[in-house]
Amino acid sequence: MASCIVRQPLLAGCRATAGPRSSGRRMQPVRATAAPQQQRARPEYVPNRIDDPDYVRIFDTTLRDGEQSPGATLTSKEKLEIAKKLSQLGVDIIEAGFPIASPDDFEAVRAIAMDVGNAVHDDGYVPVICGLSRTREKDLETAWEAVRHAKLPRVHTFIATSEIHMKYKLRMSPDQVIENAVNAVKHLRSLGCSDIEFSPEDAGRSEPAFLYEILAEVIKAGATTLNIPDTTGWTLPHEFQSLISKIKANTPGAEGVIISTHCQNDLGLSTANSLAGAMGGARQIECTINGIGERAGNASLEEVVMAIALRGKDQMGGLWTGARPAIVGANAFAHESGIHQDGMLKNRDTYEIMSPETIGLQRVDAAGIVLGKHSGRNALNTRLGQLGFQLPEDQLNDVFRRFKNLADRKKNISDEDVLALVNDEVHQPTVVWVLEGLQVVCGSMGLPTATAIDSLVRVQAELVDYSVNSVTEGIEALANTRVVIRPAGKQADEGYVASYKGGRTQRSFSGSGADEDIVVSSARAYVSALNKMIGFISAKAAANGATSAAEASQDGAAEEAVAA
Ligand SMILES: CC(=O)SCCNC(=O)CCNC(=O)[C@H](O)C(C)(C)COP(=O)(O)OP(=O)(O)OC[C@H]1O[C@@H](n2cnc3c(N)ncnc32)[C@H](O)[C@@H]1OP(=O)(O)O
Ligand SMILES: CC(C)C(=O)C(=O)O
Ligand SMILES: [Mg+2]
Repeated sequence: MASCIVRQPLLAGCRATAGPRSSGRRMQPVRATAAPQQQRARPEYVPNRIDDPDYVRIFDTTLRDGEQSPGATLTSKEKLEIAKKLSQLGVDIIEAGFPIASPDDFEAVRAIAMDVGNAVHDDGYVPVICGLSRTREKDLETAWEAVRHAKLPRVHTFIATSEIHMKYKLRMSPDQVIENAVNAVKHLRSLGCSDIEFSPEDAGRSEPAFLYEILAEVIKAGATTLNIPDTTGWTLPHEFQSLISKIKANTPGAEGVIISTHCQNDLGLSTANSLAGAMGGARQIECTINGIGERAGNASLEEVVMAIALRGKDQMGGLWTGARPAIVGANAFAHESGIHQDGMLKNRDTYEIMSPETIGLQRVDAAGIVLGKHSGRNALNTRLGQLGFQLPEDQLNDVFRRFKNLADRKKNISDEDVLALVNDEVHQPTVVWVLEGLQVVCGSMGLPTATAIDSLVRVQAELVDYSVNSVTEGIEALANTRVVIRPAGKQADEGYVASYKGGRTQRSFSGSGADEDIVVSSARAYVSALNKMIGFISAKAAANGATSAAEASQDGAAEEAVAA
């Protein structure tokens, strides 16, 4: 993706008036006819103030909202690389992730804060590094811990303010929502965070009077940026512009903070709405590279920046940019983020302003849930229920922890993965077989390793998934292999569960192994998965009074050994 970033290092925030077009460091002509550049220095960074009234901060959320687009999961290493490119581009703020979401996301934000957040450019510019957080204390503390080593750390906290979100998703009264928001901002202040962004989620569908009230309270508590999200992409440009100007006019204290926009693209209006917001007085725009983001995406950084740079003096009305695959795009009705999935499960109107059925589409899973790195317990538990499992809370928490670890490494979590996770939890491995050593002779003749193991342990398994990750770097890198298998041959009928997609899904079992040698790590992973499968089949056989698979497997091997 980094190669998609515009090659010219072209921006450093933008100015909303034309004339000396755009601002800041290393601005290049963007088209052949461009007027000669007159460089204007980037204003000094002060969280709640911009000394140049024309300057619009660019807040890039490719690594947070962008990553929420289904299948877009990035590893911490990839995030760090992209953050370096964003810093080269000169974006003012990098929202690096949602640190409570997973151990790897915490690590990504921390690494970006320590590296990119301390790499000061020759002209003194260094990007602000931001982490997202719910209003819960543990989230806030985790986010602060992740960003605090940056030169300019920021925490972005949010809570929903629309009636539908408060009633169905949060199950909180408006007063409780205000209390949560204020406490969150105060808590961040008490931790030492002085650059605090607050978002009233779903502001586009919230009562304006309630917005003025909650925003005034968070300003008093110490918020420095107020971001106004059009979370479901509902508003039209003139409505969004009017909302921003009314917030500026009616919120006590608004003159002392920065107002920001965050526009989703469900109706293809995210860029137009962001520009309208800037015309209404917003001085920060949240956007992503190529407009990637939750469902149909966000405002595209390239479009926003170039529109402001080229058309800043004009009225900008009628700039309707619909490049994102809104409505018909594959992700338009898919939800990968835990908080969205939780909302969808409680009430579908929380995150969808139209249903796929409206345009003649049908989806298998009523709530459009795609499991991945950003999913939460409620979504996982629902999928487990669809697959026929009801786990007690402690087991669910354990499966969830291992699910997050797996999702940090794997983009799409399939039903087989979920089944393997739950089977690993419910059917603790019996140590039937241990891999003591392995000798591999390469060539086109002879038995491959897995087949050799199968014939030794006398059970048949079918490989469902196989993945290898390099855990460390260099020629002595440790390979971490993960396999998922399911019973085959005589045992193929074992362990079917009803599937919510209709038909049946067979149970699967996972195993992992690490070694410097990829073949050895694969064999270890395979044996570990086999042990779980044999353990499960044995438990079933014991319940039916038959010879356990473990005994059968070991008897088989004994015969094999004698024969040998
Ligand atoms: C509009 C946006 O883009 S918001 C950002 C969305 N992004 C994500 O959700 C990606 C990362 N999310 C995750 O990894 C997980 O959802 C986590 C770790 C944050 C939370 O996981 P879990 O604790 O298992 O909760 P789950 O996701 O199932 O449900 C969300 C819970 O948070 C609550 N919640 C949602 N928003 C907020 C908020 N701003 N402040 C406090 N609580 C909130 C919901 O009401 C729900 O509570 P409940 O479980 O008591 O009903
Ligand atoms: C967290 C908030 C800003 C968000 O992404 C949204 O409301 O779309
Ligand atoms: Mg968003």
